[in-house]
Parts: sequence; C-alpha cells; structure tokens
Amino acid sequence: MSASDTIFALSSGSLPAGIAVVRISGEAAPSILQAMIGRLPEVRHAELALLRDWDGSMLDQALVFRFAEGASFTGEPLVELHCHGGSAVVQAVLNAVAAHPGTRPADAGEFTRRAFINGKMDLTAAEGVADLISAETEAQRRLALTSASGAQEALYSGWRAALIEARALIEADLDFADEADVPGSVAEQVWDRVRDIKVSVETHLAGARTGEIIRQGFRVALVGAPNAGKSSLLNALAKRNVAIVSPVAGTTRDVIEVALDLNGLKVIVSDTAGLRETDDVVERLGVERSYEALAAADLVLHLHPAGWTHPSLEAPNAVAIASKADLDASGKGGAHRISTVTGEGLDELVQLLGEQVQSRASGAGQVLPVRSRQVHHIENCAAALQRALRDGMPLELCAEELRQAADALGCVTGAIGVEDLLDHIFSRFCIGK
Ligand SMILES: Nc1nc2c(c(=O)[nH]1)N(C=O)[C@@H](CNc1ccc(C(=O)N[C@@H](CCC(=O)O)C(=O)O)cc1)CN2
Ligand SMILES: Nc1nc2c(ncn2[C@@H]2O[C@H](COP(=O)(O)OP(=O)(O)OP(=O)(O)O)[C@@H](O)[C@H]2O)c(=O)[nH]1
Ligand SMILES: [Mg+2]
Repeated sequence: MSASDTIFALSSGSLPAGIAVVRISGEAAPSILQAMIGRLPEVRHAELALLRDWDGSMLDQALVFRFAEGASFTGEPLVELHCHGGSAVVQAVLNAVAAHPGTRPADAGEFTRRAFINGKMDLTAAEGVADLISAETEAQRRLALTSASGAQEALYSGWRAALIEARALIEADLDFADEADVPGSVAEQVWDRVRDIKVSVETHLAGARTGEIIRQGFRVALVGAPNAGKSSLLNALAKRNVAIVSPVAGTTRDVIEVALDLNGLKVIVSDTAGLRETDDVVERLGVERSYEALAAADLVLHLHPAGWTHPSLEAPNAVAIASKADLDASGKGGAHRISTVTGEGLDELVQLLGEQVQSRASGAGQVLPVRSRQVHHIENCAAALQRALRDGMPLELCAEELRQAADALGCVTGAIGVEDLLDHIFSRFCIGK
C-alpha cells in the first residue's frame, strides 16, 4: 500500500440507489477516464458518456467529471463517475477501474486523508467532515459544518500566529535588552495581547461540554423505585415498545438507551433498574448500572408514584416526577405529574426536556471544541498561557511557554506532530470519504 497509488471507491451510499458516485483519485485517474470513455473531457465539465471496459464492452451510461491536480477535493487529479446505482453496474465499474495498473480500493477516510496531507484542509476540518457525515440532528449538522468549513482552523491559526509573533517580540527584547534603541516597553502591548488570547482560549474551552452535548447527545436518566413506571415512560418518549413493562417489581435489569431528536438536539434517554436493596445477584448488578447511569446523566428524572412522599435522591441535577397520576386523586406532585396511561403531563415533560437541553446546548452556530482530542490540546495551550503570564516569570521561560502554547494549537489543527494520529483519525471515516 502506498500514498502514490491511485485509489478508488464507491463514495455514495448503499445500493441500489438512483445514482452511485465512484471516485478515483491519483495520478492514473485521468488516463483511466480516457480509457473508459475514449476522450478526456474539460475539467469540471459534466459530460454524458458511455463507460466501456478494456475490451470495449459497455458498462454503463454515466455522467463523468474530472478535476485537475491542485484543484480537487484531494488535491490530486480526480475523476468522478456518476453511474446508475445498481449493484451490478457499480460492481462492473469498480472491477474495470481495478483492472488498471497502479490502482487499489481506498481505505476508510483515505480521500479526506489525502486532502489533509495535500493541505486542502486541516485536521479540525477533516474531523468536521466526518461529523457532517454522521450528523443526525440539526445541531450536529450545524456544529460539524462550522468545523468542516474551516472556522475552527481560522480561530486556532489566528491565535497561534499571534502567539508566535508575541514570542518573537519577547525574544527580540531579550536579545537587544542592553541596546538603547529597543525599549523594554515593547513587551507591554505584547502582554496585553497574550492576556486577551488567554481569555479567549478559556472562554472557548468553557464551551467544550456544550460541543460534547451537541455531538454525543444530552444524557437523561430515568431512575426511581422498582415499578415506578420508568420503562413505561421510556416507551412513551420513544413512541415504541423498547423496554419490557410488567407489574413485577425489578423487571428492568440492564440500562436501555434510546436516542431522541428534541428540537434538533440529540437526547439519549436511559431507562434503568429500579433502585432498591436486593438479594438477587442479577438485579443487584442492574442497580449498580443504574447508579452509573445516574452519575453520567446531564439530567435525572426521578420517578415516584404520585400521592406518595417523594424519597430524596442525592443528585444535584434531579427533577422529581410524580408518576401514575391517573391512580392518584390527591393532586400532589405539582408541576411534574405524569401518566403514561392517560398521557397527562407527557407533553409538558417533553417541553421541560427540550428547555433543559436547549439551555445546555445553545450555540451550535458558534465555534466550539468538539472532541476530546481537541480539548486536550487546547487545555495544554491554556495551561501554558497561564504559566507564561505568572508574575516574576523570567522572560526566557515566558518565551518558552508561549512556544508551547502555540505548539498546542498547532497540534489541534495538525500543523505539528500528528503523524501517528492519522491512522486513528481517518480509519473512523467510512470508505469512499
Ligand atoms: N460530486 C461531489 N459532490 C460533493 C463532494 C464531492 O467530492 N463530489 N464533496 C466532497 O466532500 C462535498 C463538497 N466538497 C468539496 C470540496 C472541495 C472540492 C474541490 O474541488 N476543491 C478544490 C477547488 C475549490 C474551488 O473550486 O473553490 C480545491 O480545494 O482546490 C470539491 C468538493 C459534497 N459534495
Ligand atoms: N395506572 C398506571 N399504571 C402505570 C403507569 N405507568 C406504568 N404503569 C404500570 O406500572 C407497572 C410497572 O411499570 P414499569 O414501567 O415496568 O415500571 P419500572 O419503573 O420500569 O419498573 P422496574 O423496571 O421494575 O424498575 C406496569 O404494570 C405498568 O403498566 C401509569 O402511568 N399509570
Ligand atoms: Mg423497568
């Protein structure tokens, strides 16, 4: 396997489909197109052509494009064959391409990896492309598009350039400290600039949890005593029978998760085993998992039958829900009385969830750190800036901290030291991207 191979793959989705796009990238791409249609079309011009195999037999009637080296998605000479989306058609076209020397099927993410290596995008944009492909909610789509379109890169490169300049000025100050014509006060504006960047980096980092909630989902745990109606509520929220419901206390043992889309935001609701002391070994393991789900939740819905005194639960993010309201005439349980039998209070509960997620995940149009890989380096940057600005820090050491802060940002965008990371990042893409 080599980076100079010409790679190909079906880049569109599962077959059969109306149209299937076969992408070919690398040096041999133009000659393959020439061989298949008997001519070389103008770049970026859609042309209708008969695709032929090496022996002249027809493969398909297709719309074909060619992109020139330096002006394509990958930066390499690139060809797209927009075929009919039948599986036999695509198989025949892929076989015909594979018969050309120097070609091989692309690995997962390899087109985007080449785009990164050829400077067409930075790592945050490549990660954004991957997220754009897996986006299922509006908020995920908007957040991914901010990264994919280069807004994250612009932010980090801007800070990095400013930090590199600050360091250069400080080192100049150091080098010429004895000379009268370079005043020591040059550094004062430099420090102001570094302080501004530190504040911006910290503000940006504060959005990391928001980015994570948008990308991974807002976690809601349904907890409470056995038989409180947790699984019934999960089914009502999911609008299908995901979890087993029965009058037997201790029915649910495993955590059951359902992903919902609430106003364009991903919410993961976890049904859990009822909390109680038990001699049943399996149920006890289930209860342990309930506590894990509770600890991992952004919001806990603590269910207890209406009319009964609500037991306390040590969770700062818990909301008390009075369940089975249809069985209770006392009216106790106030705002959050629900019944999965009559439907009472369910719309209000969904609205409450929607508001809670919204308040934690607003700002999908902003640039946010989205992955732990990014957060890790940005935290290193913030820590180095913190050290650089410490009182009484010798100038040499400040300059060194500024170098580290700038390098940390370089790691986020992939400008520095990521060789060993590339396999990890791009192998998570799908084939054809
Ligand atoms: N048919 C098709 N549709 C597609 C893609 C594709 O590769 N092929 N894309 C794939 O993800 C997305 C669009 N992204 C693209 C990004 C850059 C270039 C490109 O040719 N870039 C050149 C020229 C830029 C320009 O003309 O402004 C370059 O960056 O040099 C093409 C598609 C979504 N739709
Ligand atoms: N009348 C009435 N019965 C309900 C309601 N919700 C659930 N039930 C009944 O209460 C019983 C227990 O419901 P589940 O949803 O299985 O309760 P759970 O909290 O998941 O119970 P465990 O999994 O054992 O912890 C079942 O017989 C349900 O039909 C409700 O709103 N009204
Ligand atoms: Mg249950």
